Amino acid sequence: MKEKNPWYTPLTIIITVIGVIAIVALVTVAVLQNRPLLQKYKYGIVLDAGSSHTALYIYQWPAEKDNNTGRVEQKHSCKVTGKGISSYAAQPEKAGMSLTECMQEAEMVVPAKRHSETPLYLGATAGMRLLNIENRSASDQVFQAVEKALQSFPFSYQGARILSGQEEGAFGWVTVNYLDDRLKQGLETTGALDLGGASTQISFVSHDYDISESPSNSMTFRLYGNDYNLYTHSFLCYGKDQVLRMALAKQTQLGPSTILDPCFHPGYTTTRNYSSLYDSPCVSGRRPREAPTNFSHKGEGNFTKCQEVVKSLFNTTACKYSKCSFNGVFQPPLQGPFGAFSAYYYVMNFLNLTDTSIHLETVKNNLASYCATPWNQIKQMHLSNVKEKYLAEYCFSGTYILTLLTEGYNFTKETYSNIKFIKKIKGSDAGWTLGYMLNLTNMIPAEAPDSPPLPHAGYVSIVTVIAVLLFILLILSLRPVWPRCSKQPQIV
Ligand SMILES: Nc1ncnc2c1ncn2[C@@H]1O[C@H](COP(=O)(O)OP(=O)(O)OP(=O)(O)O)[C@@H](O)[C@H]1O
Repeated sequence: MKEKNPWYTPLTIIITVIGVIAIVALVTVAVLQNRPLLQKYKYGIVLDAGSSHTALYIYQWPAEKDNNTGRVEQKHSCKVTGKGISSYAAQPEKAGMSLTECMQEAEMVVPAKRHSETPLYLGATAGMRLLNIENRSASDQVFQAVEKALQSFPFSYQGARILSGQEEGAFGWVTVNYLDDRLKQGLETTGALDLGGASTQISFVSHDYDISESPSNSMTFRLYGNDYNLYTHSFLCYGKDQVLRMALAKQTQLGPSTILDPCFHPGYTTTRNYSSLYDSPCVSGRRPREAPTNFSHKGEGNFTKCQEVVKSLFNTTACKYSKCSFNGVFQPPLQGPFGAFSAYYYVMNFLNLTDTSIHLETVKNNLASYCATPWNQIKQMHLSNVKEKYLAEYCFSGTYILTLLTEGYNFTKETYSNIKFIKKIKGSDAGWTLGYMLNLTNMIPAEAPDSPPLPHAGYVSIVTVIAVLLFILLILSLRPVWPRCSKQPQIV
């Protein structure tokens, strides 16, 4: 004789099956509905037409999230061969042609079906600022050639223009803080230090900054619901190439035929041409009246003397404000951490001096012994993997960087460690281009976007738990119809 299981009644079996199907259906719908879609991207292209070279950056972001919530990241970069577009003043059409290779690369990287909707921008910085000062019509012609070349590609061309120094500084700051997620989260921001070939920028938020003291250094933003009052300044001619010209001009103002330069290694010697040295608005006014065609440039390798030469390029006496950096430029007290990029990084990385926790005096001593190293030895060690021009200039550039930071911007041995030398943040280059594109595409909203209260996984778990609970409740509510278990075994 078998005992009949009271649960094996048609009603409970039907309820169980329906309940299980309902739970599976509910969870499946929740998972499918909230499953991240197969990623589709949108793209934006920015050309950074710098004084020393042009670089192309391609950015991408999830297509369904261009409404301010998706993360924009750098997908690709391309370094244009040759010099910056301002060097083509005498043959402007070549400025346009120089961009062809990188633009063709962009055509391959951005999927064809996205070409026509991909915005393409070109921003020119200090090299074109200088050309514009020196020769307006040449600068216009370079832009015409560049525009013509860019319009021939299938992207949505949005124009080419010269960025002001203030914009360059501010967009660099936006890039750094966007990539670090500081803007969205409303965290304390990082200041931006950018060293280019022809200009240098400093940008930071200082709570002690009274805008009325120097309104031209202020930029205000409302980003993700937070207000920022940014201090920013760009020093034209204080990029590392132009400042080297100024240092050489200082040492050749009497028109000698030989100079012994403390900023170059002992044993270094080259012949330089007076006309090409003084061919820049940064130094043209100081050209010696009587000078030979060339001069012999010899290295001495003396850091202390080099620092004196560099210091002489900063005027730190005249200041009509409560506080100045140099050349009579207002600067509020430094505040917070700083990210130093472009040539700051290239130079300090080569010199192995990116660790700012090392005492500033030790950093200077290390640089001093590098500068004193004979040129032959330096070439033997590095010439196989570093351009000779860069190699010859690292002693000068390192000295300039330390002098600019300490004597120019007033970093002290205590605050020096607030600086971090950076190249990339989360895979994207630090520089003004990303901030520029985010601004022009309105990708950073003034107010914080609404975000779903729960992440996807949390949402699915809650739905599952609730479904199971409901099912148990349903079973319990059917208690009256549950088959009773009698103590007497049923006889089948
Ligand atoms: N590996 C390197 N080592 C040393 N110097 C470098 C290296 N790569 C680039 N540079 C130099 O660093 C400087 C800054 O380069 P960057 O491309 O940031 O400036 P840029 O955009 O041309 O200048 P600007 O912003 O003033 O117009 C330039 O003088 C460039 O020649």
